Amino acid sequence: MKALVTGISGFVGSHMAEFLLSRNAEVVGTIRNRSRMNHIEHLGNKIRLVECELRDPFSVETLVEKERPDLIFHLAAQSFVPTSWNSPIDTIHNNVAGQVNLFEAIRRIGLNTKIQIACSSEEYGQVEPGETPIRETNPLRPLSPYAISKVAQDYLGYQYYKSYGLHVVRTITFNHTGPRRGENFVTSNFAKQIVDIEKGKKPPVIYVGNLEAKRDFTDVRDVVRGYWLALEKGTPGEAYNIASGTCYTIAEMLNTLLSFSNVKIEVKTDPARLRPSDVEILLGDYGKFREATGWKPEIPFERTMEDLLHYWRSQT
Ligand SMILES: C[C@H]1O[C@H](OP(=O)(O)OP(=O)(O)OC[C@H]2O[C@@H](n3cnc4c(=O)[nH]c(N)nc43)[C@H](O)[C@@H]2O)[C@@H](O)[C@@H](O)C1=O
Repeated sequence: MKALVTGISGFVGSHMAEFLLSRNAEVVGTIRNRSRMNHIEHLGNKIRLVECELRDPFSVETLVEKERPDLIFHLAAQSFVPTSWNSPIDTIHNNVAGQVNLFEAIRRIGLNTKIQIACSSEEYGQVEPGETPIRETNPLRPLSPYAISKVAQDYLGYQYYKSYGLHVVRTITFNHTGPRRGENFVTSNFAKQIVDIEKGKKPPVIYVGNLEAKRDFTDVRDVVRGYWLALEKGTPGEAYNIASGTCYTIAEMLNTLLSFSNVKIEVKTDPARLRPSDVEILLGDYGKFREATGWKPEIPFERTMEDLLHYWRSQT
């Protein structure tokens, strides 16, 4: 079984590679010439890396023709919401064109590859009272260029299944975190600030944005198991929420991190961290995915937060 992971050097990609190796799959991953390798260095020659620019159709077609994978986990994306306000076209182009190139290559070459696409709970955007926990049937009211790019990826998955019969499974993943989470994202950003304070690298002040937002966090190690199950047992063309079914305010998440540390801190709002519009609440119903695949989250939130702190403590 050959699995291709796009964005293998990223946060989720590196965990996906580890999971696939544990299932004895042959793992090939795409990287770009500017990709940082620190998340996958420990995997050495257990995985094979191919340089591929997903925005370039020729690069993608060459890759797919040569590798002919059985499975594709399409994880490469511009995934940081604030960046999408600074460079909306780049986010939309990167996320949408990359996926179209992948689909077109598979369609033209005529492969039966099963493809998981990484859609996002950001697509739901503005959620009205009474709509939580959110089901896949909820209206999409996206609130950022990033969310728009994910709506496009999601519906392209539907359309390529309907038009050409591509085996695309659309996973709509809610927030996820764990070791190696990029330091821009809130869980890692706060964990790293706490560790910097512990190490005496910065004064005991934590800078924050909107602490009122509510998010549903799943451990990345549970998420990648979900992606595998999505291709093993999911129905092509369908969309499935992957979530924990519980949500916390960002303030509660910060307090959980602090409960694993001895530092005494002051919290200061950094206006640069506030967004033009922020999704107020994301709380997912993963019943459809559980029904289809048997998946449920296994790693408790507290353990994820503790592991994340350990991760930052282990970094120099
Ligand atoms: C499902 C979805 O999940 C992620 O998107 P996100 O929810 O925007 O993730 P985040 O970690 O940047 O923010 C979470 C919340 O936390 C608030 N917040 C407060 N203070 C800070 C702060 O200081 N930094 C950041 N980054 N956020 C802050 C911020 O305003 C927001 O309400 C991505 O994986 C995305 O790819 C994806 O698909």
